[in-house]
Amino acid sequence: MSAPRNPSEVARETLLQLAQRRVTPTPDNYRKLYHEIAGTRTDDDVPSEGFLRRLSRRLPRDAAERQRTARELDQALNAGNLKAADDALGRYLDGLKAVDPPAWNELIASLLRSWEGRQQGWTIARKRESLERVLNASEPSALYNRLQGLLRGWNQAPVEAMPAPERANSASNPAWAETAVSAATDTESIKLAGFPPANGNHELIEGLRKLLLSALRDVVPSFLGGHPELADESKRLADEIAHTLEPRQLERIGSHIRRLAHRLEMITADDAEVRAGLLELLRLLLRNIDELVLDDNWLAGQIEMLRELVDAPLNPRTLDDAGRRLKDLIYKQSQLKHNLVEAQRHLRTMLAGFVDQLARFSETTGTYHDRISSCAQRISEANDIGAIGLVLDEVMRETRCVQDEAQRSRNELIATRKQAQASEERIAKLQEELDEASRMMRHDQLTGTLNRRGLEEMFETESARAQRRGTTLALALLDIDNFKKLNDTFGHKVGDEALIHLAHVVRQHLRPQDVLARYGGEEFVILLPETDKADAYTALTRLQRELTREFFMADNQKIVITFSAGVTPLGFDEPLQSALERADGAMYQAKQAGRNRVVIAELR
Ligand SMILES: Nc1nc2c(ncn2[C@@H]2O[C@H](COP(=O)(O)OP(=O)(O)OP(=O)(O)O)[C@@H](O)[C@H]2O)c(=O)[nH]1
Repeated sequence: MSAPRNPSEVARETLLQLAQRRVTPTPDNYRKLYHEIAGTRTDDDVPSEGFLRRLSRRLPRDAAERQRTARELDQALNAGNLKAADDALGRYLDGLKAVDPPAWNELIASLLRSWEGRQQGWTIARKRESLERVLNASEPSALYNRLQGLLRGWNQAPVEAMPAPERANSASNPAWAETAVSAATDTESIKLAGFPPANGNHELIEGLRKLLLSALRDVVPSFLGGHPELADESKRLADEIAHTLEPRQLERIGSHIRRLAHRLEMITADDAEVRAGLLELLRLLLRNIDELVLDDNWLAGQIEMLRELVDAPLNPRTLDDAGRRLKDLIYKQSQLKHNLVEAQRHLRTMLAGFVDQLARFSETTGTYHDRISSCAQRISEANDIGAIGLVLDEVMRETRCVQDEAQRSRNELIATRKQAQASEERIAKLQEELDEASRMMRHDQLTGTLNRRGLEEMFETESARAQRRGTTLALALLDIDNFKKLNDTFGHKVGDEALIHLAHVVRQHLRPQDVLARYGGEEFVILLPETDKADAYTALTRLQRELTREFFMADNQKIVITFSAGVTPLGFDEPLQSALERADGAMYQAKQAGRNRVVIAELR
């Protein structure tokens, strides 16, 4: 009998063979036999889609590599390619394997070699200073990498010129420069300025010349924003090479380029050092502030966030974020300081008033005391009851006076205490309002996503970044379907919870760099950096699927929230409002087409 071809034939044959071979018909035996008959391998088996999806949702995406492989897994799942998804999962898991322990022996040997070597700009004292800094400042876990960085810094500096006899044996010139010089002597007969070469390498040399030209004219100056004189020098060299390049000029140009390269290396090393120094200063500052504001949760939280940011590898996006957070922090501190000074001034004034009152009171009681003593004297000397009566009247008057004064002081004391309490409450309330205000500045209170203002800020940043880098940026506008009905059926509070649920699910399934904002009511906007319209469409449909999976509970009922969305790519320098209008039009089409769908709005 010929081998079964289609799956149902294979299945039938498998059942037959199970019976004929008298094998117990367990699922495992069935699968093995099925593969044997079909000629496939059992390791072609891949986990089920549901399993892979559940796993994918739980995979941490806390590092770039993990994010990338997890995204590949999602993409393969979305494309229905389970084998590719399984492979992506394999790659993700491979990435978790423990890395080799650092090779300390090699590192120490290289450090010793470089310590004894002679690099321009690196005296022994400077080496010692930088080594001490690394040793003092580094966490044990980061020490290996930082020492490697230090070593790179030393070795990137050109080797220091040695006395003539030594130079003969050394490889002090960069290899490319040596080659250039020897090429000049070897090709003395080649006329680069327009004459055909004798050995036919003309095209190659011409190509290299153009590359060198563009490196000196365009690439090098673009890195030298802060050093215009060096950028000019690089362009001058490019001009020289552009006009004529004769073999006998090569040596001079070669040494010119070597000098420029050396200065560039110095600048790069200095920049790296300045960057590391600044980061270290920032860490120190954060540690200090942290200790000073132990009692202030809000500040401590911000500082913790900042510290995490500066400890992770820096990139423009994380720096932006750090900058914004620091601005919030400074704003809050300045506000608090101002209010605190105000409150202290107020308390001081009250205290001064109270002290005055006390002084007046003690003056009154002092006078009272004198008068009563004099009355007692007069009573003891009095001969008749009439005279005593007069003195007693005076005693009564004086006592009433003191009583009145005491009452007044007591009232003032009570009023002062009340005022002090009111000030204290005002300070506490102000602090609360400040916390809230700084949170509210950019966030929506209900869902915790960005609000319109936050969106506008992020849009400015992302759109500028996309233009600078020439990358794509997509925008999506999504609107919950039949939200009014949900509100009417379950009440406004449940409607609010549904908004929170949606924001939570969407946030969980977006990439960290994507921006989610509540645009108003039941409308949300998503900015997707480095994403074209097709990928934005895929991302939005994936969110729709996740929402149907992670349903929302209202009154013990499972409610599936759906949304309609419009996605659109951003045009060059396009304002937010115009992209929003386009996305809104597409979202309206999605509603018209029956809801729970995504429509792409092309760039006009
Ligand atoms: N619970 C709650 N409801 C809100 C909020 N903001 C807006 N809404 C309600 O959202 C509903 C939006 O209704 P519509 O604009 O008619 O839209 P819809 O019912 O979702 O219908 P389609 O958009 O056509 O699917 C209104 O009833 C608003 O009162 C909010 O913050 N909380």
